[in-house]
Amino acid sequence: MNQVRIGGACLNQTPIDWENNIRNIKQAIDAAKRNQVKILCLPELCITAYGCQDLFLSNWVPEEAINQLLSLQDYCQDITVAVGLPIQHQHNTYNCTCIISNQEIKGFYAKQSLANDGIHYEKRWFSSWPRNTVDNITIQDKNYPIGDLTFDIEGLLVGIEICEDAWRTDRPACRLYEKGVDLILNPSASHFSFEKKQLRDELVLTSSQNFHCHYLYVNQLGNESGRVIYDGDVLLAHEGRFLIKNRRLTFKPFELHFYDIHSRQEAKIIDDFRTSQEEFAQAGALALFDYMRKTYINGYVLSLSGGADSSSIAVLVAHMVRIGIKELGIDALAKAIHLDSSLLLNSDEDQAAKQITQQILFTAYQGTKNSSTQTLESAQNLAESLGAQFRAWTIDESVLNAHRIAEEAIGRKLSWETDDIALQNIQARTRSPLIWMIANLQNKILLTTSNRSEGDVGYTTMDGDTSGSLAPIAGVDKPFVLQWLKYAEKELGYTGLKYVNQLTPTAELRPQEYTQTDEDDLMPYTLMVAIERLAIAQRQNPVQVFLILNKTSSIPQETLKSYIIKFYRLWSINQWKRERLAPSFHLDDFNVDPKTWCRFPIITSGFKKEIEDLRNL
Ligand SMILES: Nc1ncnc2c1ncn2[C@@H]1O[C@H](COP(=O)(O)OP(=O)(O)OC[C@H]2O[C@@H]([n+]3cccc(C(=O)O)c3)[C@H](O)[C@@H]2O)[C@@H](O)[C@H]1O
Ligand SMILES: Nc1ncnc2c1ncn2[C@@H]1O[C@H](COP(=O)(O)OP(=O)(O)OP(=O)(O)O)[C@@H](O)[C@H]1O
Ligand SMILES: NC(=O)CC[C@H](N)C(=O)O
Repeated sequence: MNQVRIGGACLNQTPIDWENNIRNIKQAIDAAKRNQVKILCLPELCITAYGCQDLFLSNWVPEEAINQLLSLQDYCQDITVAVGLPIQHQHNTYNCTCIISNQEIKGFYAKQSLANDGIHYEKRWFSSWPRNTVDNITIQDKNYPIGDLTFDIEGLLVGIEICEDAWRTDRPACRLYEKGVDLILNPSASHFSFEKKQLRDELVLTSSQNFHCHYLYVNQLGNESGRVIYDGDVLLAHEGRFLIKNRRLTFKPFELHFYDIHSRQEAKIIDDFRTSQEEFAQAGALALFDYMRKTYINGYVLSLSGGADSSSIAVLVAHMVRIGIKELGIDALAKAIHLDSSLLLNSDEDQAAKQITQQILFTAYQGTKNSSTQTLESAQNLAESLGAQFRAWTIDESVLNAHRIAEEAIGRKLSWETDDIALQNIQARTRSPLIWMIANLQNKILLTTSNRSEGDVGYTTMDGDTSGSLAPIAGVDKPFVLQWLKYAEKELGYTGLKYVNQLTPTAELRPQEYTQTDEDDLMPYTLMVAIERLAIAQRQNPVQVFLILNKTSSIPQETLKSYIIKFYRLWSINQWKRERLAPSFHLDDFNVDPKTWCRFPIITSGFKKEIEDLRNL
């Protein structure tokens, strides 16, 4: 068997950023050529980026993608490159991988199974290619084969599956195996979610074993277009054994890995993130890094309460800087996020991290007479330990002014007994214009601290603490945030979290004599997470949720019922809020964001019959 050096490069692409995308592709090809790689696989739809959404419905995007493809042709001297782009053919658009071999286009493999579950909506944009079918396509007066193709490259018979193709039981690899392929390439755009890498690893290993071939899997990388993060896996396996396995979620714009197949070369395995907590730190930081550099903003602004949610976000931003320095170096990080690195004093990595954090993260504690000194100290200590800018002011005067005007308008006095929620909300809303103003003044993005549990039940003031244009933790539930903060203090060394980790989650919106806690207002968080998983992720109705939880829960039946009813009631009346939350990252295997994973009507019966059924059980 031929010894051939094959490689894969993950790429951090951006929708229709042709300059960036082609630069990354060319740099990956250059690196591959420098290392005598003979076959290079690049991720799915890497010319346009995967997440172009309805731009794929236009004519001009596929047309421009062809122009860009042709500009790459001459670049592929002495190398074969698999490069992804949309192709229009006979009034349909296909998700294709083009094989360019030594400056010649050999043909286009077209995806057969489209990803249409969870956060994927490929059927809106693409047609699936019928299996065992090949056609001809004319591009600038030249004919090329398109469809269910295999390719002879470097003495190897090479087949392709594009991402979702491989996640089905009846998959192209079954037929490629019958054809006796030596190598299957899988260009992918497989989104990040916690511990999903195990599925991918398993897929690649079993594919190489079941189809007796070398299986090369190459994923897209980074926060490509705002919400979805790609892991950037490069995986090569043979006969159920990894030959290449990289560390995912790099901050680099591309990363090449290669291996000489049919050689006795040692496998190239790099240690990767193991737990969801490790993954959250890296994926969250990378998502914020890409968001910042791709939107050209000056950084982030955060209303820092010293509580769990806002503190976790402050740490993520600081962590972004710390990892950025580790992976790219001080100068390259500063350049990537458009900072003038000459402003950084000669300093070691820790000091540089603080100086950069100081430039890009502005935090403010906005106290009221209901705030405690513990939260103020917690916020201040954390901000200082991270190097972030920190200011503290009070908003009581503005809140009182609002009270006075409202009392006059409705012709009566306000009181906590009669006006509890309105009096809470005005505090959260009074913080919003001030912190937005800082964001405007500094051209920074206001981060909103909504988490998924709040999103479930609308436990948040719209246009108050929901204010902001990016919600970094809205994809995770509150217990996860609380656990992660402990991990970040102990394992990542963010010792400034000591105070945060001692506090009980509270909105601090009622006068202190009312002692408010989130769990008293709602229900125990762990129970809420269990109900959420069954009701939303597993789509069970109230009775079904009760029957499952009642088997293991020690909560009295009537109390359990009342919590389940509360959850469904709050879930249904708060869809409008979820529709209005800032964009967030997809992190867990499901989310409650109506734009990606979870579509739900704004007006419903509110589960009237289903709740009645539970009451009568
Ligand atoms: N279906 C629908 N479609 C469109 N709009 C709808 C609507 N239903 C109500 N509304 C509107 O929504 C308003 C109610 O929403 P909103 O004003 O946000 O307020 P609301 O949801 O009534 O109350 C906010 C809740 O969040 C809690 N909170 C607030 C702030 C911070 C924290 C914390 O944990 O730190 C907790 C607070 O304790 C309270 O339980 C109504 O006055 C009405 O105008
Ligand atoms: N005193 C405050 N100063 C600045 N921002 C505040 C203050 N109180 C609340 N906020 C803002 O409102 C958001 C919502 O409060 P919430 O209580 O849900 O979160 P948290 O305080 O970060 O965490 P926890 O719920 O664990 O206390 C905060 O994350 C913060 O952005
Ligand atoms: N791009 C795709 O086809 C992605 C689908 C696949 N199920 C994944 O999430 O990895």
